[in-house]
Amino acid sequence: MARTYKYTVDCGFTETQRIFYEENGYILFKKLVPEGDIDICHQRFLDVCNGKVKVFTVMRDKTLRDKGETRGEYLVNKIQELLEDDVFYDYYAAHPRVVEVIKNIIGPNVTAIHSMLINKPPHSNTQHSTHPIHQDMFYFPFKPADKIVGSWTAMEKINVENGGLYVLPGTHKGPLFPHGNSEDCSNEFYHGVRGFDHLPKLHLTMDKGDALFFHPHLLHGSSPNMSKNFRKAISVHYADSNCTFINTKGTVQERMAMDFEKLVNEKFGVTWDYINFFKMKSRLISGKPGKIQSMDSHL
Ligand SMILES: O=C(O)CCC(=O)C(=O)O
Ligand SMILES: [Fe+2]
Repeated sequence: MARTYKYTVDCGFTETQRIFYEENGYILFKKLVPEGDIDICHQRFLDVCNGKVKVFTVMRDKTLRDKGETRGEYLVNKIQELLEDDVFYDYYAAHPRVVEVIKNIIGPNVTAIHSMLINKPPHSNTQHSTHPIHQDMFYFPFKPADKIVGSWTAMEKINVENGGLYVLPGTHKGPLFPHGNSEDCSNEFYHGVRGFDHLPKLHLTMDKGDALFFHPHLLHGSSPNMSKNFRKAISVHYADSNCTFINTKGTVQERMAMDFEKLVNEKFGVTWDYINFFKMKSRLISGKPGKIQSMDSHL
């Protein structure tokens, strides 16, 4: 009987690669992004840390700040909304080698919907640099999940000691679970699931330029940085441009969407709809624009 594929399209993957992603919910490519391109992104990150370049979201590790740390790269633990920045766009989000893999998973019409660079400075507080087990889909108000994929690329050597990523293979086949704040993690913006600690974690060891691609239902997280070095990774999530927005009301995502809107209101004094926030920050990468671009596509 012919095999049916649910999570990939018939494009450039070999059958072995396709089956691997279908069964495990992730695929890792060694040395996908050339080191020189990673170096350009690293320099851009330093420029953001030093205030030379602006991106919309810059988060600092408050536990390091409380210890008196003031140096940018030693303090900034995450920057987001990188897609408006031409350097991050050209050298990572729209990188032909990254986009080629994305198209093999979700097809030719690709919109980048979320972007971040996560830095774990040395001497980070264990609880603050842990990312609890979660599913990225929790944050995304679109469907279908099978037409969304995350990319996560190591900007330096990454392993379990310095805060590397782990995955729970095959869990992408499950539903989206409720998430909440986690005891393992003191970062209020990171949500996690409970009840999966008994499942085996696969800790990934990655070199600079190695890229992981994963389904948004795949359970994953990252360990604390216990090393004396930095741990940096750049990540962009992509959706088929014909994904549609969902109404989060009554779903496990409702609370998170409401918390976001409350936070933005408190911090910036503006009223923002969670879905409009995604529309504002997404950017077409390849192929035709679709429903995700249209202002009246939701609800
Ligand atoms: O970089 C990390 O520590 C976690 C990143 C993550 O969960 C993601 O990119 O979805
Ligand atoms: Fe994640």
